Amino acid sequence: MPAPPKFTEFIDSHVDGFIQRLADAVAIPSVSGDAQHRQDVFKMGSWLQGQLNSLGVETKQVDLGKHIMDGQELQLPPAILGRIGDDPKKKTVLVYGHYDVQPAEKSDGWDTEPFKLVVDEKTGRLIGRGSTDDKGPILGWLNVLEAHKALGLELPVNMRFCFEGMEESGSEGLDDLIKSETAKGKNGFFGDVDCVCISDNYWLNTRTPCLTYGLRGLVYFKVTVSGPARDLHSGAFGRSVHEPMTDLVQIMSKLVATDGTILIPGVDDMVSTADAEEKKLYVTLDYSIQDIEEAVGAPIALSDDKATVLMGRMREPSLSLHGIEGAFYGPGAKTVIPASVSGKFSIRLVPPQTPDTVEPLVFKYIESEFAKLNTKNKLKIENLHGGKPWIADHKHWNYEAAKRATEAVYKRTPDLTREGGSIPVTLTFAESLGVNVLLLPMGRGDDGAHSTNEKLDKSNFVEGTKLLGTYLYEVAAITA
Ligand SMILES: C[C@H](N)C(=O)N[C@@H](Cc1c[nH]cn1)C(=O)O
Ligand SMILES: [Zn+2]
Ligand SMILES: [Zn+2]
Repeated sequence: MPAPPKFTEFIDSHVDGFIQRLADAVAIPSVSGDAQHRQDVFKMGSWLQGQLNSLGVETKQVDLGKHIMDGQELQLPPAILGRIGDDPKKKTVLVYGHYDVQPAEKSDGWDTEPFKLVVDEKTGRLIGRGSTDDKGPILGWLNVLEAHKALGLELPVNMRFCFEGMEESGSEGLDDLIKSETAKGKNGFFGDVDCVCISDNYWLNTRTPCLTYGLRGLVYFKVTVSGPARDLHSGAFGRSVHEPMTDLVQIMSKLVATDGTILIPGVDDMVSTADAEEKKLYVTLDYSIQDIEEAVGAPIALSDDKATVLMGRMREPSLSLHGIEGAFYGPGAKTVIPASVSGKFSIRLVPPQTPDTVEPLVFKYIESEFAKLNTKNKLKIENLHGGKPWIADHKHWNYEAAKRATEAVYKRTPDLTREGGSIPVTLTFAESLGVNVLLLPMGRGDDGAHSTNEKLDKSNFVEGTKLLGTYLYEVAAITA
């Protein structure tokens, strides 16, 4: 059953307030990967908890302990748990999201200040860090709650909320919380959950809503090469000592080929080759090479064949080089030999790969290649964090409810996709709770999550809010 008309009418008539709340959320630079912003992540969690409380949700903050990041011991941001509704006749839907964001500096190439939401009336874009990943979708749930509270409407389901502040940094601590709560059985916080809905990914393109039934896993490495006791003058010591940067660049150049082939022996071989039957799944998706070129802003797709490009994103592992910590960057022409440099790269995993099965291959290969350099510098390899890949049963009633909601709001049948990104906790929810997990995206494939000028289209924020609310009504209808 579609949501009551007064719900969707309320959404349409309160857009300015919703956008202001999003601006307030974006203004808090809750960057979990930067120790200097840790207090901002806590501030964002408290802000979100206050919003939930004001909308009738009973909440609690759960301390997840401490962790070491970049050599510092830091308090992990709390999980924010919430509950509204305890009607045994209703299904209970768990909503997950994350209130932390990726780093962003104006100097990265943003046209506007990343933590000041800009409403571009010409394009209808809401531009700011976290607008689509993941503050927009979280606030979409707040909009749904606000509409029901203001209209005196009873929610069609019971709801549970689990929001974390470390998703962009590996979701440290959350697995343990979920497992400890599920160990309490029916008395645990998640004890009565019937299904999970996560809105933390994106459409494939700019026009086709989708339901996502798979995520790639991830394992993130830091490779440090060090030698000198301090940075050196390259005039005084160039070609006199082994240089860490020279060694590191050699190693990083041997991890992945230009065509995306992973050069670490055994990694690609863990994954079966798609047969003709499976390839049809990708051919039928509403996607084109033009879509990816528009999303990335350049004609650099690895192939002209859309199925190949989609399989590369959805069902093949990938290795990406992210950066070199300690290397000189910025204006000027510093002639330094850095004493220690750390290369960072990650591998996206697909079944049957896991962080534990891939890590030994990475260590063995890098150590072997480093030995071949015959350098006197030192090597250190660290696995910073990871998560397993996840695939769901998209024939479950949870997906049927989302399909009907999409047809009610967007007047078209959603595509079924697998996401190339990762949400580490997804498999934990599926395995620990033993329930179906649905990814129901709000934003578009060109939103630029993690990138400069990240945006969420106003129409996707508004219609996506209606979608989230309508999904709840469809869950109630299907399971009545
Ligand atoms: C897909 C989701 N919105 C997201 O961006 N997830 C991150 C997760 C992550 C893990 N370590 C660092 N980031 C991603 O897929 O990069
Ligand atoms: Zn996200
Ligand atoms: Zn993200």
